[in-house]
Amino acid sequence: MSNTEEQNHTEEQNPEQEEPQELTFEQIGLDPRLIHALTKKNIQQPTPIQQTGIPLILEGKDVVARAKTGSGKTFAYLLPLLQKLMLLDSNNSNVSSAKALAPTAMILVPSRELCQQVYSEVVSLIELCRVQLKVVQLTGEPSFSEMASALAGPPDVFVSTPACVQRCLSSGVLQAKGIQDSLSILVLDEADLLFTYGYEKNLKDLKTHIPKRCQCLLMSATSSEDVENLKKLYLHNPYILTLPDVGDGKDDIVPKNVQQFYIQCSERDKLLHILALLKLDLVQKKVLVFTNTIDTSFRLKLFLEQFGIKSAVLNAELPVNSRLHILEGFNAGLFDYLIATDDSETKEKEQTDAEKQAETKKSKKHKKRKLDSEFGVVRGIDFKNVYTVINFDMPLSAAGYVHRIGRTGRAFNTGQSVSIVSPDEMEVFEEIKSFLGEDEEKDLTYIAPFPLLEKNAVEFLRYRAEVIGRLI
Ligand SMILES: Nc1ncnc2c1ncn2[C@@H]1O[C@H](COP(=O)(O)OP(=O)(O)OP(=O)(O)O)[C@@H](O)[C@H]1O
Repeated sequence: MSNTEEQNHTEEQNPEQEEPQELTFEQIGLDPRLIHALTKKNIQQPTPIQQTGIPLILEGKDVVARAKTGSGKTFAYLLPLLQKLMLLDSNNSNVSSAKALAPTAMILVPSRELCQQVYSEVVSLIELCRVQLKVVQLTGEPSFSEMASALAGPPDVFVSTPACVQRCLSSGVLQAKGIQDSLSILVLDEADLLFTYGYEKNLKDLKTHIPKRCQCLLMSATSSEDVENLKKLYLHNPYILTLPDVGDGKDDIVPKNVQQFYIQCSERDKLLHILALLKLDLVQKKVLVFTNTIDTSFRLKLFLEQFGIKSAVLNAELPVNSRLHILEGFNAGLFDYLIATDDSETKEKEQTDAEKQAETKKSKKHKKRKLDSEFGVVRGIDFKNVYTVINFDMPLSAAGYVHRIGRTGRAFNTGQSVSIVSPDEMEVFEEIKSFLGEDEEKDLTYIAPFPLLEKNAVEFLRYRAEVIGRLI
């Protein structure tokens, strides 16, 4: 995959320009075992990105898939990847003595949560297909023996982060020659985030070991300079799949099946409004609430508890096992309200020198919190059956908004979002509205959450919310 070669055969495919196709998984050439597994998961019909992407990947093409949040990009690469491995496995069963030294397929993601999510999907598909494929995930800073045991075998599918793969390489557990000999498919998932998470050097180094014949797939909801750079670095004359609603100038557009609402209020009334929304069941469960800081998330959790509303928090400060446990519990429906701190944008935002200095001063004053750089709750995480997303704090950009509300209305489901906007957040809100464009702005509806409540009741609630808000 030479990055110096001209991309003169690059093919742009925009299914919007073609006749709408309603293909089945059979028609796009999926193995009956995988179709059976999907049926068990109650998945009958491929999404547009799957209809176009799967056949190309099965043919062995390098593909860049750019499709909106929740459009099914994970299965778009996982299904053909597993099908190819299943074929390889049956063809190579008699040559396994010349066992390769590295995984056959590698899926690189930016965060631990995504790693766990992709790993679980692969394991579940393999189990349902009843095929003998070994899949392993590895993130963080594993010890030598953890790396050695993970890569022993070696696995057919290795799900990891770029930093962790580099650690395996520099420790000698994973050898460059092994990758040269064995790696057939490389997936860069959530590609727009890989550089943001600080993996640029890892990815540049890793590229030198990737064999020319390796098929590379790049998945992203957003287009950016980073995605372009990664494409040039890894892919060879790729097919570029751009799904409807991902316009040229605009990175993401909200899925049509998400109804968007907003409330305008003072900062101090935010607690009151979220209380009304949740306590009066004005929004359908499950509910995912976004805050911009960890402190706000804990304050909000304590506040809601005072009114009998149980919730959990999810943030970069929690140990990785707790985070995964919380995600699993929420996805399994053990609780209905999750308050997630979205710091993806602060990560993305370049810090000025002044900001860096201020932060150093601040961290000297306060005990420094240990945050996990491999944490990420907004991009790519598939929160199951979330109906409502609430922006308790507004995101810092329009793209952040789209990624947040993309946690609902996934695949063929519907959902809604409620943004609670204070006067200080009006500027970003206006930016979001103009980003959405005239058509979508019309879909953004103002709601007054108390139309049915008597004025006295609102005043009473406001009073209680304020008192409790001050106490916590
Ligand atoms: N063909 C399908 N039919 C129904 N549900 C599907 C289908 N394909 C995927 N899904 C489900 O849709 C949800 C979203 O899929 P996925 O996480 O792959 O989206 P995505 O495009 O990667 O989103 P993001 O950009 O937010 O990462 C998942 O719960 C997945 O199981």
